Amino acid sequence: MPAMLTDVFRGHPIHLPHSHQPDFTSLRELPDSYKWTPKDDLLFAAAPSPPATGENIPLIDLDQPDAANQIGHACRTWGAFQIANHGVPLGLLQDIEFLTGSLFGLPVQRKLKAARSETGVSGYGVARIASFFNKKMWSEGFTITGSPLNDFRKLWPQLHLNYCDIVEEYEEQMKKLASKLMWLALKSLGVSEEDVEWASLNSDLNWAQAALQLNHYPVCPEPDRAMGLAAHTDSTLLTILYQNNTAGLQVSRDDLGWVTVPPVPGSLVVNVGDLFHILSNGLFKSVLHRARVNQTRARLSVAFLWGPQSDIKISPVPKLVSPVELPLYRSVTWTEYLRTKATHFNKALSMIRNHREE
Ligand SMILES: C=C1C[C@]23C[C@H]1CC[C@H]2[C@@]12CCC[C@@](C)(C(=O)O1)[C@H]2[C@@H]3C(=O)O
Ligand SMILES: O=C(O)CCC(=O)C(=O)O
Ligand SMILES: [Fe+2]
Repeated sequence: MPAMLTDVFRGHPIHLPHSHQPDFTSLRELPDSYKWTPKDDLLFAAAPSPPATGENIPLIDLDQPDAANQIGHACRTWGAFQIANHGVPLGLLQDIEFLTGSLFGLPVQRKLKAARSETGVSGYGVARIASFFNKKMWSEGFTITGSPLNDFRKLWPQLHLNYCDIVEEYEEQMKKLASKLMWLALKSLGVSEEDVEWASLNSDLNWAQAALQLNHYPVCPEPDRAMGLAAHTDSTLLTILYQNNTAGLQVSRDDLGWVTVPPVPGSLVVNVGDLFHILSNGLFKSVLHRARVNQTRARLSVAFLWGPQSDIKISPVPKLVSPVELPLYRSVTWTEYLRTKATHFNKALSMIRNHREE
C-alpha cells in the first residue's frame, strides 16, 4: 500500500493559530491583521482590477463534438475553463453546497472539535498556504482526505451519515469527470492512455486519489483591503471547483491581469494544476488564481483536488519530448511535490525544473 495523501504532512508540521479564528460575523471593522497591502503579497493590488476587457475563461459544452480541442486550447491559453453538460446531477451540487453551508454555519466551538492537526491534512482550519503570509485571509476551510466519518461525527452527532453519503457520491462523480477531462485535454495533444505508462498499467481509476476542500468566505466589512485566499497554483493534475452564485474566484493572465470567473449556475470551473503542467511538458498552464471577498454576500466553494496515487512518478509524457523539446521537469510523486510545496510554496515548480547546461 503506497503512502496515502492523509500522511503527506506528517513530517511537515505547521503552526497555524486555528483557535484564534475570529467569529467573522461579529466583526464590524476589518482588523489590521486582515488588511493586505501590495507588500504582503506581490500579486495583491489594493486598487480595483483594471477595466474588464470582456475576455474570460471559456465555457465549454462537454456534449459538443469539438470539446477535446476546446479544452486543449483553454489549458494552453488560460489553464482554466468552465464546463456545462458535465453529467454531474444538479441535485448533488445542491447537496454539497448545502452541506458546506451547514458546516460553516456551525458554532466556532463545534467546528474546532474537528480542527486540522499540525501534521494532518484533514479537518477544519485556515488554508495551509496561510503560513507563507504575514496577513490573515478572510476565509475558513475544511479539508477532506479519506473518510470524513470521524470528523463529521464530531460536527453533526445526528446527521453525519447522510453527510458522509453526499461526500462519497460527490467524490465518485468528480473522479470520473476529472479523468474524462484529463484524457480529453491530452487527446488534443495527440496523447492517449497507451502513451502514459502508469495509466495504462493500472486498470480504471486505481491510480488516482483526491482531496476535497470546502471554503467559506464570509461577508467582509472592507473587501478591497482583504484577501479571501491568496494567489496560488494548485499542486494537482486537475482541480474541479464548484462555486455558489457569488463571484470571487479570479484567474491571472499575463496580458490581462486578474480576471473574475463569473458564476454560471450548474457549471463547474476546471483548472490545470502543477502536475498537469509537468505531465504536458509545460504546454498546459498551471493557472495562478485567488479568491476575493465581498461586502454583501457570503461565498462558498468546493474544490476537488485530484492527483495520482502516491507511488506514481509524474514526468513529461515521452510523446511530448524530443531532442528539440527536452523534458522541462524531472519526475516527482504527488507526495514529494506536496512536501516541496509545503516548504517552498510558489518556488516548488521551479525547484523540480531541469536546468540545461549551457
Ligand atoms: C492535496 C492537497 C492540495 C492542497 C494541499 C493538500 C490538501 C489541501 C489543498 C489546498 C486547498 C487550498 C489551496 C491550497 C494551496 C492549500 O493551501 O491547501 C491547496 C493545496 C495545494 O494544492 O497545494
Ligand atoms: O474559492 C475559490 O474560488 C478558490 C478555491 C481554491 O483555489 C482552492 O481551494 O484551491
Ligand atoms: Fe486553488
